[in-house]
Amino acid sequence: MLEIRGITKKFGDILAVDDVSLRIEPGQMVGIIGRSGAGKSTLLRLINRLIDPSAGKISFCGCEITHLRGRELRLWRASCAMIFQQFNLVERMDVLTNVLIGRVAHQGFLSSMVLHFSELDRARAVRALERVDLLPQALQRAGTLSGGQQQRVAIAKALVQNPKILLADEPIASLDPANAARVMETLKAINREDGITVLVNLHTLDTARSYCERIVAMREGKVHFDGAAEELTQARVREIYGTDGLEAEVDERVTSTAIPLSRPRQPARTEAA
Ligand SMILES: Nc1ncnc2c1ncn2[C@@H]1O[C@H](COP(=O)(O)OP(=O)(O)OP(=O)(O)O)[C@@H](O)[C@H]1O
Repeated sequence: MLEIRGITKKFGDILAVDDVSLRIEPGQMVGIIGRSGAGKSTLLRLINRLIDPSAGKISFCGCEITHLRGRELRLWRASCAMIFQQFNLVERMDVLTNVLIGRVAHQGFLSSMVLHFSELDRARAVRALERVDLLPQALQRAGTLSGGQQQRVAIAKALVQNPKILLADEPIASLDPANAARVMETLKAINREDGITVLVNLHTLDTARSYCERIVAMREGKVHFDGAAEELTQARVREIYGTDGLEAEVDERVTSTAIPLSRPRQPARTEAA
């Protein structure tokens, strides 16, 4: 189980995540929603330890991860693989090599420097590409694929890390509806079939409702709602997204298909404070 206790992150004066506590059971698919700037992305980056908390603790299966360093930290990051809106692939490299890069955390320093991978790693990468229906594209340059295909390559790259948790930071924000649905179905299949816990930041509420059994809504850095999708009434939605002139819009958006409630993201940021 992933347990987050009183986690807080400040960037200078900005309180991005404010005393958040959550328990995520193994195998859950959790949609994280909220307005732009609510702290969704910061929360995922804290879990993955791309950034360090200002206060609070995170543990996984009883192991405290907030103080991990060196190889242990690399292995933790591999076991909670992260995918981003902008795919984070090396576009000039072929698809198979991009997927193999997911194995780097498990390798020795020298092998990873020269991108030397074992037969076993290659077999893993091939299986992961089969899983996301992209084996025929294995030798194609990643940059020549569609956005949806690139995101599925990123999912395959995450899978070869052998993750226990998959963190997806607005994975469909830059995709058209058909590609977005394919990516969400792929995440759902991995969650159901492999039992991998999935935490996904989404900027459309109905996507969260369709694919996630549990929804965590953030507002101003805090958890404002945590429950089953069916419990998320329109009144709660209005609270989550605020009522500053958005009521009519929100009512309409709750029943619509793909209208963003927070802005599409820029590429992953690095720590600034
Ligand atoms: N590296 C950083 N340096 C300074 N401030 C940051 C940094 N990362 C996030 N913030 C701030 O922290 C707050 C929460 O940002 P975060 O990206 O987590 O929100 P979000 O809910 O993911 O928003 P969006 O849906 O727009 O991506 C915002 O006010 C943001 O400007």
